[in-house]
Amino acid sequence: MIATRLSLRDFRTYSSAEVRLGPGLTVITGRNGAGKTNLLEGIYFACTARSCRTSNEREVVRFGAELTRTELVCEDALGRHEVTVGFKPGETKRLRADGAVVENLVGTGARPLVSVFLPDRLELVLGAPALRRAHLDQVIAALWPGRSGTRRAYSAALAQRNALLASIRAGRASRASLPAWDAELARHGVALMADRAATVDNLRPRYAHHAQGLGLEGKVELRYKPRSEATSADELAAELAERLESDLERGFTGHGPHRDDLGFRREGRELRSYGSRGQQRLGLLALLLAEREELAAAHGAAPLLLLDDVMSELDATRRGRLVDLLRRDGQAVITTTELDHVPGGEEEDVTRIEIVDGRIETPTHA
Ligand SMILES: Nc1ncnc2c1ncn2[C@@H]1O[C@H](COP(=O)(O)OP(=O)(O)OP(=O)(O)O)[C@@H](O)[C@H]1O
Repeated sequence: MIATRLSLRDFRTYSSAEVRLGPGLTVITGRNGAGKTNLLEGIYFACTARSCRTSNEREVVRFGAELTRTELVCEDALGRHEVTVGFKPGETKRLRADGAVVENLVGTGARPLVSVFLPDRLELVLGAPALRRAHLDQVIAALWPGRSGTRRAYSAALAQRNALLASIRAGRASRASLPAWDAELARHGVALMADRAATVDNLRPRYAHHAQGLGLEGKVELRYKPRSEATSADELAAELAERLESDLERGFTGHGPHRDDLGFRREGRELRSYGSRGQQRLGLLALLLAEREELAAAHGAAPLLLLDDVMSELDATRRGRLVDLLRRDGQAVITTTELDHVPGGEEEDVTRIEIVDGRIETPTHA
């Protein structure tokens, strides 16, 4: 599935804009503040009806406008598809896929999956484990939509157990009902751990391959770091029971997959603590590329990759390697202040979009 044409109406800086995307690599250039990220966000919003930049979605509506509208035309072996999103803050979004009103755009088959890299996504490597867990669980949901319920079921059981711990502490409940909740939590917990382990196992060789291809030197490893070593629900329930006194002291459950982490290692050390900024960026890119490949294998089509300002902090060799990779397969859109930062960006197979004075000046066909 390829996204071919995007129309934006009152989206961020754009009162009205139309761009054509290439089937391979599209490069968006413009000076700082020109509206490059706005355009990338527009593509994401048109595909998902969500912003990749903010949870306060009213920000995407152009200053002074009441509502925004995006339209995305895509093509696959079955022909032409069209998805539209209408958004007026405070009201339910109006979504259409191939003319039919839909509640969400996931699973409509009318738009590509999207994977996005914004500079603040480096937090995935640098930030708290919760970010990495949430990301891993999103990958699981994208790979196996049927399994996304496991995480929700685990979170619900955890909230119940924590509420019960608080009641026991306050003397309002007895310990008698805890084993039943521990069993429930452990059942969903081992299922969640199994999904996470299987996903990281699948990603690991792809990650190492891409990290090496991008020039992240040395032995690199993507590691699932489960908090528990249990291999069955009974074992996890036993671990929970062992820690009951400290849980009661703290007032919450301190053990289980809600404390898991994902490690990005290079030469046996965490990139988060010992990697340079460029190496951390390469690690994250390798992960996104590995996920894209895994999703392509699972769904038969690679997600559309959106990369914002990814070239800064990469040296010329690594920029070249990244661009080679992006030109080889799948559809990708990248932003940069200078076309010179994209080696090969002048080539015929690369589509170029230039933003000058807030206007999209040179939408070119691939
Ligand atoms: N809802 C909105 N309506 C109008 N303008 C907006 C809106 N939201 C943001 N902007 C403007 O968009 C501009 C920033 O655009 P954008 O982030 O796309 O720049 P950029 O080209 O990616 O820049 P850089 O290279 O510095 O990252 C700012 O001038 C900001 O004021």
